[in-house]
Amino acid sequence: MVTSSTDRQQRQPITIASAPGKVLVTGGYLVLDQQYTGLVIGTSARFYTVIRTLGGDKAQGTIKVRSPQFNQATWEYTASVSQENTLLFAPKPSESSNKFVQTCLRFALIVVLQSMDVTLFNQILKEGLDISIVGDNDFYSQREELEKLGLSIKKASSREQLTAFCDTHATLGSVNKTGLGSSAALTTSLVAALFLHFGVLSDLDQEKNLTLVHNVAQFVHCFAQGKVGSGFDVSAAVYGSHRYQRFDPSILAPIMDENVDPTVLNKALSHDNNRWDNKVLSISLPPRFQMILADIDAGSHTPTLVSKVLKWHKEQPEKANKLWNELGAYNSKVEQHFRDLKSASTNDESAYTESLAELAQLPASQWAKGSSDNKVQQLMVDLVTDFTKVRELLQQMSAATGVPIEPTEQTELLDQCMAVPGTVMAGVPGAGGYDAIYCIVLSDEAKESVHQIWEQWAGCSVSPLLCQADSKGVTVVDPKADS
Ligand SMILES: Nc1ncnc2c1ncn2[C@@H]1O[C@H](COP(=O)(O)OP(=O)(O)O)[C@@H](O)[C@H]1O
Ligand SMILES: C[C@@](O)(CCOP(=O)(O)OP(=O)(O)O)CC(=O)O
Repeated sequence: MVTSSTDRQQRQPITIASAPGKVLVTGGYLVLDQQYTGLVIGTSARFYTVIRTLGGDKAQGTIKVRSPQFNQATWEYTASVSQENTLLFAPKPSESSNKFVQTCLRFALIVVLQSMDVTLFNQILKEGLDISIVGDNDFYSQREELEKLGLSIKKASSREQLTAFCDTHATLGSVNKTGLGSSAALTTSLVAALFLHFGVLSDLDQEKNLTLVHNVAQFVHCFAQGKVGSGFDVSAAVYGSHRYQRFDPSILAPIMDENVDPTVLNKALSHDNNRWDNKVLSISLPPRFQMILADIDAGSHTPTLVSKVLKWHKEQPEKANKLWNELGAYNSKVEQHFRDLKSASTNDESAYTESLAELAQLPASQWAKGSSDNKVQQLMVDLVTDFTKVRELLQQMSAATGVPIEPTEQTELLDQCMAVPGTVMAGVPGAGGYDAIYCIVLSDEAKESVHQIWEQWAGCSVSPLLCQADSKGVTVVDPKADS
């Protein structure tokens, strides 16, 4: 029988889901505790998972996954349904393994199978799945490719010359990452793509669908990394920019088991399990604020920083709680200033734009509160004052814990960035250390001047990324749309 092309299209759909990276602007460490919140900004750098039907003689029950940007990055798995209607899943022997991909496939497919007709599930598996995963160039340092092309890693223009999703010349184990949260964006895009491909979800617009993707991705990510973390990175990959308040870790603790019962897993991760108490309050940078990021050569091991800080917190609870509360209060002030600035721009856009254009001419240290009727100027001064306090408290935290959260070298660099006319904020994201810095500026001129400081910085090697702030969370990508 000849299959018509319409038939083929119906049986060979292409599903693409995409999820963003993140920058935790405030709330590092505190966000591990449900009492505090973190301000996480999504990035225009994103991960994409593409699922096609594998087809061919050997397709039956085969799931082939490729990450074309890496060496040794093809993995194969077999999946089928047992007589008792449970998922049988195993990796095929290969030169490498991928914990995040494997965990994602195993558990997402268990939940998918629980949620759909088993005959249809089998039909889709019968033809096999061909999965490709790519992440924007900014997720990785790209030092090798830039060097190969004879381009300076310190120049902002260099990355513009890379082809999209270029070869990293590395394995996933050896690649240098930039801290945008590759595993969370990968997990979220893969979970979403699987649910869409099997037809369990028809879109990613409804709140309940996002909740399901969040719960499953959060579980998979925790399982693959072997611990229940704060989860702000998965939350950003699902919801984009927001104020994050973590979930109670005891929701996941009982199901962190390789042999978890599928019904129990499905129930725990369901969109209507109201034990999930994470809070997502949408936020974005105020209008005309531009975020720029740089990768720092040195790098820090986040789990080591976190365990040292938590150890100190346990040993010195009184001092730690005092510091945490003070820092939490200033983090909240920064968030409130963002919201007030957004309202000010909505109320009177031209006054807002005019005030910001004037401020962009001067370094923030010279911004004066101005006349009492210039609300925008007052808010901007308050924002800079309160953010300066956030940095001071992080420096105190560094001194008290002995953990270089804002290391002295970074302090010097950030202070120079703050001295540029039009810079509003310059800080270390997330856990801090020697991984990355971000700046928020008001003009292209300020951006250019900050890039020059980075390029000429004699301390560590500072490599500017291309991505910007982008509040969008996980999305379905139309395969027919131009990229
Ligand atoms: N492009 C990719 N394709 C497949 N897996 C990826 C990709 N990028 C990252 N990963 C997965 O994420 C892991 C990295 O996770 P982790 O070290 O926690 O980094 P991050 O802090 O960026 O999330 C990799 O070992 C791999 O399992
Ligand atoms: C300390 C933290 O609160 C924030 C760490 O944020 P980063 O953005 O530095 O994270 P990585 O991408 O894992 O390096 C730990 C946490 O909340 O998980």
